[in-house]
Amino acid sequence: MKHNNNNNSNTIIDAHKKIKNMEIRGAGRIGRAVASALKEYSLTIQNIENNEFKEKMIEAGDILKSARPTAVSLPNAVNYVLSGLNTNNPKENIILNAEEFIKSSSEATSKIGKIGSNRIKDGWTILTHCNSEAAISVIKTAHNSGKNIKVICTETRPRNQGYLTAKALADEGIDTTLIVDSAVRYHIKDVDIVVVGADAITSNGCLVNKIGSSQIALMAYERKIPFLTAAETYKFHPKTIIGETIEIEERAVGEIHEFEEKYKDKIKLRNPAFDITPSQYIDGIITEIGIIPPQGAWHIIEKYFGNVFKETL
Ligand SMILES: O=C(COP(=O)(O)O)[C@H](O)[C@H](O)COP(=O)(O)O
Repeated sequence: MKHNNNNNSNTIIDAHKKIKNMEIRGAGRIGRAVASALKEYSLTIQNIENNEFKEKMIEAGDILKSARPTAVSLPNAVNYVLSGLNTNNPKENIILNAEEFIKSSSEATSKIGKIGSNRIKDGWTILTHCNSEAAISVIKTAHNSGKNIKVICTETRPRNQGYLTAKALADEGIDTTLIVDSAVRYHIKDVDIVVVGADAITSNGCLVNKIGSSQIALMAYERKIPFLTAAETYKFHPKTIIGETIEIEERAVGEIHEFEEKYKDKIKLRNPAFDITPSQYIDGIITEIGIIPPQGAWHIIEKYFGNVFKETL
């Protein structure tokens, strides 16, 4: 499918491209985008046997999964939708699963908002990093419930997603300050709680999120400020329970800096997009089913992704 121009496959190629170039970004949005692309693609496939339909859908799922390596919402959404292939009405069930995923993902974000906002007290200053729908939901819900809050957003170099967060919060009338990433320790004395999103949670309760999250967690730990991550249950990484590790995406170095010709071969650049925050620095994972301690991650994976054991052991 990768190399042909078949109209039917355009939906998948297009979604893959938009995720890869970050036109669609953020773990939740990526999950919903792939669910929607698979639904749309399945509708374009007509008059073929179930076996062939299955093959095409698996191929589409594999292409989507290859768009970005770190956010587990991507393979989790693909696998959830494609579980409809193992039924007597694969197309019908693919469509139902895709719609169900999209609806439950949106509902989870607002439930996380309600639950997480209970942790925020009137008068508090919240620090957030990058641009997370789930973390923003917590902040907006606290604000909408009448709490007088302030938010500090990190710029989140190199792609400046923090600016998106700052604009979204300022549009709500929230007192918002944007700072450069290296100013977190300078400002941490004013912060009461840190809330960030998640690209993946491992079975031992570590957080994989935007590069810089782990530095912030360390600073929060040093100041005894709670550090929470907002993560829908589909952000838990099922295969970490059987020992798989998570690939940290390295993006194009041109995102960081373009050197003059003279230095191109003299200065190396690295651009890892995510980092890992060890569980000991995390005070809680705000999910749609409640705030769990990082030690509870195993149970979430076992509850929601138990089939991983059956398939692999
Ligand atoms: O790290 C990022 C986005 O990284 P990128 O911009 O590289 O995709 C976000 O914190 C998580 O994806 C959670 O976001 P959400 O809560 O919206 O799922």
